[in-house]
Amino acid sequence: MDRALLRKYFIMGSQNCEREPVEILKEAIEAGVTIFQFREKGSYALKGQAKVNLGRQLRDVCLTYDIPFIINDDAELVEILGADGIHVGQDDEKAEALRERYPDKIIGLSVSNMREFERSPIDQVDYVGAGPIFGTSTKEDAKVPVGTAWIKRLREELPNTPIVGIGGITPENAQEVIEAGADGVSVISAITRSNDISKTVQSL
Ligand SMILES: Cc1ncc(COP(=O)(O)OP(=O)(O)O)c(N)n1
Ligand SMILES: Cc1nc(C(=O)O)sc1CCOP(=O)(O)O
Ligand SMILES: [Mg+2]
Repeated sequence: MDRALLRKYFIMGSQNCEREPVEILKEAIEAGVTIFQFREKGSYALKGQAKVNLGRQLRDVCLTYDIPFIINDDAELVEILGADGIHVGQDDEKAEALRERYPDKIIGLSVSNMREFERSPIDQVDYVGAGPIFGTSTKEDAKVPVGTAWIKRLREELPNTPIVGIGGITPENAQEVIEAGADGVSVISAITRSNDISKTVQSL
């Protein structure tokens, strides 16, 4: 994939939003977000048809603005919405199976430490998500923060693979993540909780 697409990676679901998700996504894209992941997950997430309906609205926004629309975890929803790709973690559907099913879609895989790295089919995925870099309360089952040292290490191991940092990233610390070797930063709360999305995205 074009690694420039990872530069400002926005992730969100209705559980992260205090106002209309469609409006938040539009503002974020207009301010410069380069790729979007629909992550409807956790105790307050929508389920069933309500999840599909929101996903369809968010997909249409991405189509209008011509940025990739990625689904978190849910391969069935990728089919239903005709998404551009899927992001999975170590305990989700296997990347090899997804690659067989979707030869041309974007596939992202989370890799948080050397043990996970050693068992990951990096050659089957388009990019790696590395985190949590900093402390985060957004993900209910987040691991212990790994710091930017993990980005440096991954970059040494994978000089040519697109890498995006995730977890506790803000306009204040994003540069550190890029300087460590990431191609981009993924954020949820920095944008969904911002009082000025345009300024936040531009600062990122
Ligand atoms: C870009 C990006 N990186 C990492 C993750 C985390 O994926 P995972 O470990 O599967 O955790 P959940 O997001 O499914 O809770 C991600 N979603 N996106
Ligand atoms: C979805 C997710 N995955 C993580 C990982 O470490 O793999 S951390 C995380 C939450 C990121 O939210 P925020 O930008 O609000 O910290
Ligand atoms: Mg997952």
